[in-house]
Amino acid sequence: MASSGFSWTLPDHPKLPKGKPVAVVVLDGWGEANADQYNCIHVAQTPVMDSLKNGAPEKWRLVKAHGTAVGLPSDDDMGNSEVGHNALGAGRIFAQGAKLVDKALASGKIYEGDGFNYIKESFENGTLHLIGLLSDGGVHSRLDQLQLLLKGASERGAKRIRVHILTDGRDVLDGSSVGFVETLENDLSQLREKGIDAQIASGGGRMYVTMDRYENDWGVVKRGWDAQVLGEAPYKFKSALEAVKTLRAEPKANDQYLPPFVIVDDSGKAVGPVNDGDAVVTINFRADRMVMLAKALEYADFDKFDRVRVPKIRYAGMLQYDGELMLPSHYLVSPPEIERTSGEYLVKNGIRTFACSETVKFGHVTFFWNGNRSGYFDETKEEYVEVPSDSGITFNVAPKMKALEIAEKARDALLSGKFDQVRVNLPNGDMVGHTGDIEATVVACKAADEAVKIILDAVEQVGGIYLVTADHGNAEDMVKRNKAGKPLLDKSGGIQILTSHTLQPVPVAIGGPGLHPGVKFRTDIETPGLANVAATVMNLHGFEAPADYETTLIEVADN
Ligand SMILES: O=C(O)[C@H](O)COP(=O)(O)O
Ligand SMILES: [Mn+2]
Ligand SMILES: [Mn+2]
Repeated sequence: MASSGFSWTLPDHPKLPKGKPVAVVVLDGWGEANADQYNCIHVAQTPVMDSLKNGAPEKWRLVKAHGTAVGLPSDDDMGNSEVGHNALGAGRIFAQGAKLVDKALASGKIYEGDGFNYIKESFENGTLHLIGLLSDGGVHSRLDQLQLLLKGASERGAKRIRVHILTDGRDVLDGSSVGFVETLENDLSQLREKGIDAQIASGGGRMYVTMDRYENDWGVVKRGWDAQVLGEAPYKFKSALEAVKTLRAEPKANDQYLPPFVIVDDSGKAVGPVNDGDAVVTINFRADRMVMLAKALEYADFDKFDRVRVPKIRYAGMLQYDGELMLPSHYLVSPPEIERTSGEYLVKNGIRTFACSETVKFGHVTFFWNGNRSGYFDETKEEYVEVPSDSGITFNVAPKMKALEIAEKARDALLSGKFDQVRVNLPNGDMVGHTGDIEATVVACKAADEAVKIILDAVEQVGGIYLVTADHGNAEDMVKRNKAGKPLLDKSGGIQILTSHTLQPVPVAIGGPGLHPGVKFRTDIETPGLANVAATVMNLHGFEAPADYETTLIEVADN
């Protein structure tokens, strides 16, 4: 912040001491919901989380983790890791990518910016390729935004358009890919009626093609590159609808894991490889699962896989995905400017920080927590540790994931005396919840609870403080419900499994021997959300939060 008189120095909290180690535990995908058989947290044995809830009513509460409370367009939007960790770390609510893209499309400003003008240069002689997640999940992308962009780009001179789809089934129901492809095909045929050569060119399931994250498995991105850029894939079809329907019929195939395919013409030639002179837009607004492809598309020096052919293209992201790396350098909509995060303040006020998760959530407690910024603020005071995730598996086959290892790293960091804040993300409830496997999700929740125990025991040993929370719901509700809350059945009478996040609130629990005995949750904040946690954590470290942060959740009684 450039305004005069600005200082990074945080005022001392009038009542709370400094010097107590604080453990901040984020249970990914751990919401609060009615107790029934589809609530895996309820079904699982979770004695530690239960004791936090039932043991100290003034030190356990719920906060909002979805919708406008985390900067999403409406309260119908479920929470997600990006917006959840942004809010937890930044202590304020920023209009998020989904909302910023909506606004830029509605006002038409998206077409006036540098990013669009840059790709537009290719419209005369080249093809416009749009690559991204095809669903209305609103977590990484949204179908209606793609539809508007298709319309807007074609009205502004794009003559040849190729869409490279990634089917979802993770932020939306499995099987919904068919309907989304039909909708898109319909839009593209309307464009064709107007003389625009517009087609779907390739596709694949998001978890198997393109949308890996935090460099867990570059093979995923390579499969996408081969189909999208080179026009090569193991499956070839005349239409995307046929592709999705046929590939879904394979045993065990689902939307998340469809194999890569390309669409071919009558002579068997791929209809949409990327060539010199083309423009490419990655239509996802969320960063984590687009950064790897962005690197492959943008970097001249790239050694993560053999790209075989590197076309000279104009590439823009829907947003800039990494502000520190300035990646990509061209983008259609400016990302939220999340500055002065709690992590940066605390490090600048001497708080030595340790952050840890396994690969699939590592960037959540670092990159997202720090306002979509990679790297350290001060490497002399911070240590970020990544426990390697399993790769190439769906997490229902190993639902304990690396919870134990993460907890042990956190324990060791606390016991070492080298850190003032030890922050972790425990991925189990979320990553296994997304598989839709209820039994495995129960095992996952138990494992996460056991990990919390290890960390809280260490907090006990060092006389510290803990704050346990979550970024959004997932494992607490595994079934699609009607408005009355009753499970919805499919045509064959089975329940419709919910693989996505939920709209549920999440718990915040505080405690530990280092917690001042007078600390309790305030009852005067009307609808607190995840953004209230940052000020709370700053207080637990003995500081007042900056004035523009969402207010703290705690007060300190004098006795
Ligand atoms: O990317 C994913 O895995 C899902 O779309 C969202 O899950 P997350 O927000 O918990 O990462
Ligand atoms: Mn999450
Ligand atoms: Mn998730």
